Amino acid sequence: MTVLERDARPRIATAGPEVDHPGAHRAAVDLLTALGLDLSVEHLADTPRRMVDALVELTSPPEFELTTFPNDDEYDELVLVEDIPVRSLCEHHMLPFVGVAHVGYLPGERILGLSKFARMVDHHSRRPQTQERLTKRIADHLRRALEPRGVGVVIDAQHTCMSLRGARATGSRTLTSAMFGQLRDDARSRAEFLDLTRGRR
Ligand SMILES: Nc1nc2c(ncn2[C@@H]2O[C@H](COP(=O)(O)OP(=O)(O)OP(=O)(O)O)[C@@H](O)[C@H]2O)c(=O)[nH]1
Ligand SMILES: [Zn+2]
Repeated sequence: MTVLERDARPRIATAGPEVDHPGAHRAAVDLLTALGLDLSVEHLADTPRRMVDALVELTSPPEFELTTFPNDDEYDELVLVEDIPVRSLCEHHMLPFVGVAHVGYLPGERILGLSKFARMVDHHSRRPQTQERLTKRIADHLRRALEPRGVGVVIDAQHTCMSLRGARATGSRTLTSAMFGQLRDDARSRAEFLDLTRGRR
């Protein structure tokens, strides 16, 4: 699937899943049956389809247009969008991890439509992955699309693979960050970004 971008900026292609629906449905029937579920019970009869639909929904990045505008006012301070919902899937267990992303940048020649931060997070969230990779992907996308002076992304999430099962570390959160440009290299900008995002935790 492709993220559309205006201004003849490079189009960023991201692989959407090629889903074999009949194959996925057969596999879901086999898995649930092997786990001992009786799919002839009315409540469960349609469960394989629901299971496949849910997984496809969680792994289908929605397309969006990444609208940018000229930075006419030469705004040169931090723009930070906080508490953007993150709903993704851990690729090790195929269980959800959920939380929030804080995404900021120091504008250069272009600024980004504010809703596009949330669309970008949703787009990149919808695939099985690690939290580290998701964090980097969002930061990389912003860097390539906007060519800003700096980018910072913090994700604060809970992994159900370590809270509901396994270590059963209920309430434990994982924080990841990715920074580029002045938000990585300039101590004052970096401290401001981290102070502001820390205020949300
Ligand atoms: N670095 C990283 N690890 C993750 C992420 N999501 C899940 N994991 C980890 O992936 C690891 C997989 O380890 P395994 O030992 O193969 O899996 P497991 O036997 O189910 O391990 P437990 O979860 O400890 O029961 C676990 O430690 C998970 O916590 C993520 O986003 N980033
Ligand atoms: Zn996991």
